[in-house]
Amino acid sequence: MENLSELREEIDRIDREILTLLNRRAKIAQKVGEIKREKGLPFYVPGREAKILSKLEELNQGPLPPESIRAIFREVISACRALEEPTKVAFLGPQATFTHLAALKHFGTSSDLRPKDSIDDVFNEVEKGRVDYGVVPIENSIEGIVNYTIDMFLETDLKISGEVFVPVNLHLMSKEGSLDRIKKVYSHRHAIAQSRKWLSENLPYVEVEEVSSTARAAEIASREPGSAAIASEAAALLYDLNILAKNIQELSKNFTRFLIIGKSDSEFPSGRDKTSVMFSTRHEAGALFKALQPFAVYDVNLSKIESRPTKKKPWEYVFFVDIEGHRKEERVSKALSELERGCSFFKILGSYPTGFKE
Ligand SMILES: O=C(O)C(=O)C[C@]1(C(=O)O)C=C[C@@H](O)C=C1
Repeated sequence: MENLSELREEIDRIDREILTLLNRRAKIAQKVGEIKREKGLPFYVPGREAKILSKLEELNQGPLPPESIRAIFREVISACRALEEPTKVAFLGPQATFTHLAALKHFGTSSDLRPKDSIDDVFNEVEKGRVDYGVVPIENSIEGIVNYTIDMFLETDLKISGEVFVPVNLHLMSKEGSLDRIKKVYSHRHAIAQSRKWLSENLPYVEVEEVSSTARAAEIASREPGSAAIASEAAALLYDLNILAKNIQELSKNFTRFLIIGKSDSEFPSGRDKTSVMFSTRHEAGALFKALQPFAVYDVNLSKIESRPTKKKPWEYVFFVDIEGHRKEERVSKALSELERGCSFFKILGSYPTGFKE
């Protein structure tokens, strides 16, 4: 058997090699950054980043699992991008919300992440150019769509340049050391709904109060004796709370999907893309059926359809559709042109790399 100190020396040698290589990579990224600055090109290129990650995943022989490879290289790219120009990102705050986790997962820790009080504020910051991108929740696998976000696309011209899935693992946390000391529980409406069964079995007589976010609940629990919050592990760390019960949500596979919004979408296909569009049909029989027919004709898979009132005329709707593929792929572009011809209103919200569910 090999000896422990020899193995550690070997690790030290490898780390030095990795360090040299990382800095070589960073210097090249700086040169790329200079060219981009000269030509006025965007520093953040989501399609290129997604392609790098999927290529590495393909090459990976293990034992590191693909999700570790993605997490490591996301950070490497984030650090290189920050040397070119730190990416400014507004997210629905406060710190330690699931949206904050989504922003970190997508842009990495070397980005300039700024918490905002509302979804409205996030859209505003991006529109006014005070940040480069925004991160907002769009749907939860149990609770469904976030209407507020979807409606914002009716009011602004912002585009979607990415999506992120974050697993929602909810924990009960408190300054107290045991469940029998808990008199009140705080959390966000969705988190309470998802933990209802656990609460009725374990804390049936305890008062439950809704607050604006899971992170805000954790902040309250950090200063109110006898209280607890349902929130993420990141919130427990930030507010120094004890986790009294782990994974109290009803389904173990619960994800929230977030969108990355910006002034443009992800222009270059990554090979694993999605496109979001919104449209209204004319008021006639079979209009929606006819509108969607081009997707079947050109073999474009529709992954989601959602309808929302236009808020202009009662009973008039706008449809939000997600399809597989990039708008620059021929069959997608043909299907979209045909859809547009049959619509009274049509807008491409953007093409972007498909997010990973992990
Ligand atoms: O290829 C580029 O355009 C780069 O700027 C390099 C790099 C990277 O580190 O790989 C960094 C930022 C971009 O979003 C994409 C990739």
